[in-house]
Amino acid sequence: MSNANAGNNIKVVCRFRPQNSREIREGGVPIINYDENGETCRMEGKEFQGNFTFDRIFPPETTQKAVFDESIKPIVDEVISGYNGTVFAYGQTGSGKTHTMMGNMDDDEFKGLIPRIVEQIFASIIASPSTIEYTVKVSYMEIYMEKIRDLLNPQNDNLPIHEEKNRGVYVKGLLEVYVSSIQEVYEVMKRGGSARIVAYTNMNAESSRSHSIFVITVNQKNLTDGSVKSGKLSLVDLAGSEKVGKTGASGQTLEEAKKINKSLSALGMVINALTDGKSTHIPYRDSKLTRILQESLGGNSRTTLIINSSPSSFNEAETLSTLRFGMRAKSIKNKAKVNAELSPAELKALLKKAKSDAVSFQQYISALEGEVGVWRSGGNVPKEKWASMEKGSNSTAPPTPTTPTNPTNPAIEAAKKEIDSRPSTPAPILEKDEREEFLRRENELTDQIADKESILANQEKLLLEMKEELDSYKDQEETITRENKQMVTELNDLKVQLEKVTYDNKESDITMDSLREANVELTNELDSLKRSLTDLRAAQKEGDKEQKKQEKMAQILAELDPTGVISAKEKQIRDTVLKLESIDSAQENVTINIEELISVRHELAESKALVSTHEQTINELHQENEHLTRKRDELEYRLNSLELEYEELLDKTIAEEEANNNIDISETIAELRGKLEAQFVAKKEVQQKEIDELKQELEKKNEELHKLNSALVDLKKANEELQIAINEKDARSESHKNVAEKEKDMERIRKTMAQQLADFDVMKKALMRDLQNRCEKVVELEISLDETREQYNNVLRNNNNKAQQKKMAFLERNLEQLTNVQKQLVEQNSSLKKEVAIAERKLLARNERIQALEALLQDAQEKLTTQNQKFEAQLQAVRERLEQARSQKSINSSSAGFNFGRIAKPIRGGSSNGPDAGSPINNSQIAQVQGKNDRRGSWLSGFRQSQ
Ligand SMILES: Nc1ncnc2c1ncn2[C@@H]1O[C@H](COP(=O)(O)OP(=O)(O)OP(=O)(O)O)[C@@H](O)[C@H]1O
Repeated sequence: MSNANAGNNIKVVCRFRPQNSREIREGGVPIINYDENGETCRMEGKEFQGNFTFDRIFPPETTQKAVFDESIKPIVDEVISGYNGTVFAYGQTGSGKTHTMMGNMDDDEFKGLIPRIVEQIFASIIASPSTIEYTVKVSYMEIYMEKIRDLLNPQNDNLPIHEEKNRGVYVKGLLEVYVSSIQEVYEVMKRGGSARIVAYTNMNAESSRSHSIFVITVNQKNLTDGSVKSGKLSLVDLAGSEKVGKTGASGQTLEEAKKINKSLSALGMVINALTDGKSTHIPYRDSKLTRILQESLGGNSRTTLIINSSPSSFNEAETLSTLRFGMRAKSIKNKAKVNAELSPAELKALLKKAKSDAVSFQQYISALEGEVGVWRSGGNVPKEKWASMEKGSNSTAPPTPTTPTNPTNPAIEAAKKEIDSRPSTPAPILEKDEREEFLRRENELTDQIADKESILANQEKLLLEMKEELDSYKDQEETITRENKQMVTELNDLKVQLEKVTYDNKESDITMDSLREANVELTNELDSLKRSLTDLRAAQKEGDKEQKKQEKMAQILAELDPTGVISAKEKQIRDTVLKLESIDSAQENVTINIEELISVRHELAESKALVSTHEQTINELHQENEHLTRKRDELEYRLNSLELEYEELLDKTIAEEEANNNIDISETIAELRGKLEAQFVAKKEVQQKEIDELKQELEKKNEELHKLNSALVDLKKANEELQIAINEKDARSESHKNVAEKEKDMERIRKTMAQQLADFDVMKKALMRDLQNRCEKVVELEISLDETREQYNNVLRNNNNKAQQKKMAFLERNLEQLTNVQKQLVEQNSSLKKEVAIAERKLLARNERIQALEALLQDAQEKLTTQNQKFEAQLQAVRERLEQARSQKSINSSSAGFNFGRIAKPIRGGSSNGPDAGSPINNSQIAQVQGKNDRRGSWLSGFRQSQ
């Protein structure tokens, strides 16, 4: 292997993007001024003002093509020439790293550096002579949370870093895909890009949370001399170097940010150590990023660092730190060399040279040994005779010992250079074998660490899964317990409710019984009251009636015979009859004057006429009585109808009152009162009329009676006169001649008189009876009239006494309500009984459900325990299987995902044999790349618009 070492600084270019909408919104203004030379810019910030000089500065309006042409294009040629190359993009989040590196692959104008590099590589291959055969392979990885993840085989998410003497630092197990066309590379890039981890931050909606490294390795073989060269280009898109606060990162993103910052600060430390000129230790191993980029930083690589910045005052601090980082990196010196294997001719020449070198070394060694022998034997060798390489084998004198730190032998020099060409692991100076051994051991240990880390990650994952499962079980258990508790509570509630219902039921029973009793008592009381009322009324009526009747009778009788004329007359007549009888008994001593007899007869006739007149009067009275009876009947009938009307009216009023509780009672009362008063006045008028008529009749009767009385007085007078005449007749009786005849006549008269008297007596008795009856009837009529009046008064009173009426109505309503309450209670009781039955049934059902649930719970718990045990037992087996499956899957998927990638596809230089022979790489070809990469396209268009 030949080395073509050349010390060269890292090339640092700086690209500013335009201000984005957020910066404009926040009032940011551009604070960068660009020098015309394209290498210097001046920052006019609040905190800092000063110049920065880089290899190239790209202002915001610079196109993707310009950035490529002026900064990266040369590196591609170098890679084709067999150099290692690295392109970094560094900057705060949202500063345009991904835009610069990847851009929009499907857009000719906006595609980034990587697509252009790929095109350039293939273009260079096509342009090279056909004697050179190329193989191109690509790999794509990301470092996320200090773990290397293969983006082309994302299951491999913790790959170890190895270091070997010949290969240098590399990622073990990273999938390398052979590609033979731009399309294939694009496909790989898209595939890998879609697997990248991005997240939303305040600064960038699709912020790359990882450092991504896309590696293109170009191997070439010169078919004429058999020499081989290989160039490797690493394209690194770093994660944002921002302040956590500004990005708004939190949680997982915050943890990420810390780790990203760790890698970036390690990168800073490495750059510091490489550039301060004093550090003997370069801390490559402090992070995976610096370890992988070991050869790009101070090693065998042509390195270009693109620092992306914002020109806005809003991001002044970040821009300043980015620019300072770039300035420091600028002074790093790399020692790039061509990775070439010599052709056989070159090797033969080298062998020849090595052989001659070996001879001269042999001679030198023997000269040195001779000199050592002299020194050891206590001799002294003069300085001019000391053995040296220049003297070579010609020198006979013992060679002069040389210091190991200053070797002059070119072979040793070459060997040392080879080792030094790579940035060595910081360690005490070791023997070559020891170093190799250590590297080997380190690699083994790294593998083990990676394995352990993977196992740990798997275990953590499993643990997490198990925790989740456990949590879900716990949740289930909690839910079941909660349900159980709820059910128990419900059950208790139901029990309480049941007890309450039972208690209420009992209480209602008791209340019902008491109400029933009260009802019965009230009914009895009401009955007794009614009875007593009726009794009282009857008693009062009867008593009043009797009393009134008697009084009235006495009055009437007194009115009929106020002076006792009739009785006196009767008595007189009786006396006369008795006298006549006594005269009869005295027989012969009595002589009756005929004239006197005639007058007596005349008087008798008169008496008869009087009697007949009385009879007539009595008949008239009878008729009148009948008339009165009829009237009374009529009155009774009207009274009854009035009562009925009143009752109806009362009922109606109560009903109305009940129905319209809201109607003003006073109005109803007034209305009712008005009606009743009108009715009463009408009836009273009728009654009054009738009473007046009756009074008139009574007056008439009184007049008639008066007449009768006067007639009786006349009769009395006549009787007196008769008495006088009889007395006179007694005095003259002795002088009468025909006593016998007289006696006979007298006897006849006496008999007739007695007969007439008896008749009169009977008639009188009958008349008296009749009169008494009539009087009784009149009295009764009067009483009934009074009663009617009283009833009217009562009606009036009742009407007036609304309170009493209301009370009655209230009592009736109460009674009704009580009956209703009783009914309701009965209904309630029955419904309660039904509810109790339902509740009991529900309770039973719930009990059953609870029991079933408890059984289920127990089952579940038992199952959980057995499952846990089983799970523990199966865990190991599952892990093993998982591992197996993963490795199998990774093999399958890598072969399935990139069926074109596992086999090397040699590409010949020249247009006839190239990967896209006859189809130079052009835009239309690129446009054929499957699938549109719209990543950030929308932002981009918005961005362009905002510009
Ligand atoms: N020079 C530019 N011209 C036009 N648009 C740009 C430029 N640089 C960046 N952008 C736009 O700014 C947005 C953010 O850019 P980008 O994603 O490249 O930032 P980033 O540095 O990769 O961020 P992160 O570190 O979060 O991944 C993108 O939408 C991109 O299109």
